[in-house]
Amino acid sequence: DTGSAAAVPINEVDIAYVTPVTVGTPPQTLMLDLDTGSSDLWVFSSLTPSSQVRGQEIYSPAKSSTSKLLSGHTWSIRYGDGSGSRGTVYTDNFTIGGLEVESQAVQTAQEVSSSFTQEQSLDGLVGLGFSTLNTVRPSSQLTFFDNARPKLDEEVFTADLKYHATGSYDFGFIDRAKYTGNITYTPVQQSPGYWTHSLSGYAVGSGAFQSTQIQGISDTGTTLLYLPTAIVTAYYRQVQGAQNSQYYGGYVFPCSSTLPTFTFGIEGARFTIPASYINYTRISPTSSTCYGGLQSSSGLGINIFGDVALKAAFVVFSGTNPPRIGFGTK
Ligand SMILES: CCNC(=O)c1c(-c2ccccc2)csc1NC(=O)CNCCc1c[nH]c2ccccc12
Repeated sequence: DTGSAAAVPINEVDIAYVTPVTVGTPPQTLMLDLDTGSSDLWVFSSLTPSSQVRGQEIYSPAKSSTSKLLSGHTWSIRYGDGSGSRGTVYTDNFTIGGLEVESQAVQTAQEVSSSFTQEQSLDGLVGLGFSTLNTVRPSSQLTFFDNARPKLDEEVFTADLKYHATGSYDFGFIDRAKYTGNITYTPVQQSPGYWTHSLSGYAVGSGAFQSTQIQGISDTGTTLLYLPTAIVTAYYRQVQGAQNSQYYGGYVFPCSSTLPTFTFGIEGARFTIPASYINYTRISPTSSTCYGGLQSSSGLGINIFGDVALKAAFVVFSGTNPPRIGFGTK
C-alpha cells in the first residue's frame, strides 16, 4: 500500500505544516503536523477543556464506533520550546492520504499548553520519530509509520515541504516526479529516537565549502535551522546590520538586507537554501527588523535541521534496517 497527502503551511511564514488525516468511524477529519522530531500522535479532543480549544477541530472517541479506550494508559510530552500536552489514549482507525492503520494509538489531549491553543489551524501532531521516544505509559505505543510498515510497498516515507506553498508527504513510495537526479543517502543513528545524521559541511553564499561533520536531527516539526554558533556567526558576518539580540533571542537584521544563500552537504551532494528562506519573518508586523531562519543551536544541546533546511530538498526517511535518510534536489 501507499499514501500521499498535502503539507499545508499554517501561516504566511511557514511556522508549521499540517496534513489532513481521518480518525474513527465515520471518519473525523483533523489537520495534524507530521513531526519527525517526536513520536507521539496526539490530538485536540472532546476531553480537552473548552477553555483550551480555540478553533481547532477535535476528535470525539464517543462518536466513533471503532474507538477503544486503552485503559490505564496516559501520556505527557514537553517540547524544547516549553510547549506541551498530556492526556489519555484510545485506539482507532487512522488514515493519511488513503493509507489506513486499524487500531492506531491516538493520544487524546486533556491539557494543552497555551502555544498550542493559540495555533488555531493545528489540531495535533503525528510523531514520525522512532517509537522509542513515545511517552505513553505503562506501555509505549507505535508511530503511524511503524504500524503502517508491514503493508507499505517500500519501507519509506518522504517529505516535500515547500516555501510559502503546499507540499506533500508520501508513504510507501518515492515519487520520481518530485526530484531530479539521484537521492543521496546517509546513515541514520536512531538513538535516542530522532532521525539523527550528519551534514558533510556547509558554505555561506558563494564562499568555499567547509568540509566538516555536523551531527543533528532532520525535524519536520521544528520551524528553523539551528547550527553551531561558529557557523551562524560566519553567516551573519555577511549581513549588514545583523546582530545577535538577547532581546529577540537570536539573530536579527534589517529586513532590507541582502542575505547570502546557505549550502549544506549530504555526503558528496550539495543543497542550497535560498536567501528568502533565511529572511524568516518581521519581528512584528510593522517592524523593519527581521528574524533569521538560521539560528545558533548552542542553547539547545542539539543541531536541528528544521523546515528552513528541509524545504530546500526532497527528503526520504527510510525505515530499512539500518535506517537511513536521503536528500534529492528539487
Ligand atoms: C521548537 C520545537 N523543537 C523542539 O523543541 C525540539 C528540540 C529542542 C530541545 C531543546 C531546546 C529546543 C528545542 C529537540 S528536538 C525538537 N523537535 C521537536 O520537539 C519537534 N516537535 C515540535 C512540536 C512543536 C512544539 N511547539 C510547536 C508549535 C507548532 C507546531 C509544532 C510544535
